[in-house]
Amino acid sequence: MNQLARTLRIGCIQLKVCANKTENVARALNKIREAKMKGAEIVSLPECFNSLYGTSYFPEYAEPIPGETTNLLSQIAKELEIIVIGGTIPERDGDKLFNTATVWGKSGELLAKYRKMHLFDIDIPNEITFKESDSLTAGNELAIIDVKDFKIGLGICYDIRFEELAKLYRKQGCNMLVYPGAFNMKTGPLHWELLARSRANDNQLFTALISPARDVNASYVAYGHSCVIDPWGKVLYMAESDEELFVVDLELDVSDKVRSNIPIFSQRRVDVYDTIENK
Ligand SMILES: O=C(O)CCC(=O)C(=O)O
Repeated sequence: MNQLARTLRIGCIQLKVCANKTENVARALNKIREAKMKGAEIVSLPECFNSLYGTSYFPEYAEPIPGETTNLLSQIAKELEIIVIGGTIPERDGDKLFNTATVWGKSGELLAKYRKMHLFDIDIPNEITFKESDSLTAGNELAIIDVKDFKIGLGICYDIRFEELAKLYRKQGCNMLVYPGAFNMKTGPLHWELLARSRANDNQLFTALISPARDVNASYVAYGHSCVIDPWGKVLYMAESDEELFVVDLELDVSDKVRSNIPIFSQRRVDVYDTIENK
């Protein structure tokens, strides 16, 4: 067994995002450089890292993939020989818009593209109403990348609420999930850590959630608290709300251990679940 392939240093960039796309992208590239200097082998940006977050902004900021933003992600991945999970950007494809994550390999090649599958449509009267489906179309495909011995599945923000998606990734052999996300000041304190730890614990894999930094003057105020959780559900690192770049070392032995110590996957009573569900 190649022990080195079973460890991975991930860099998480809780990026400050403003209205200026060029500035956002330049800032992100600088932070990717810093992550490389800290020894990160893979790095992730947050959801909507090049644009303001809001349904009215998506058409204004949207661009095709490949396009101006993702070309720069591809270039920096190649230059630094680092894997870049390009957070998400509003993507334009024909007359449709998507909330899309891309992953760039060490030769600048596109390793994966994931379009948010569950659109963020919620209505908590007098607190927060958001309807991504006003301007976005949902994706229908999984996206998995192989990095050393890590098999990483991608989701985006609201997707983390759907255990079915995480379980599908686990069934495909994933031992890590990465969700660029931007929870808000209502649901963030309530559910962000809970969901991150739940997905990790349910599926006995690492989860990483990467948020933009909090900007209290923005129309949508992100919660921050980017984090990495281990397969026991333990928080390895959780940021506060300001801009921050952090790296975390992951060891696959941890996921093997929890999977063998608490073997819930071989103990699932699908025979019973299926019988009851199909009654
Ligand atoms: O699920 C939530 O509470 C927040 C989701 C969200 O902000 C998003 O999907 O962008």
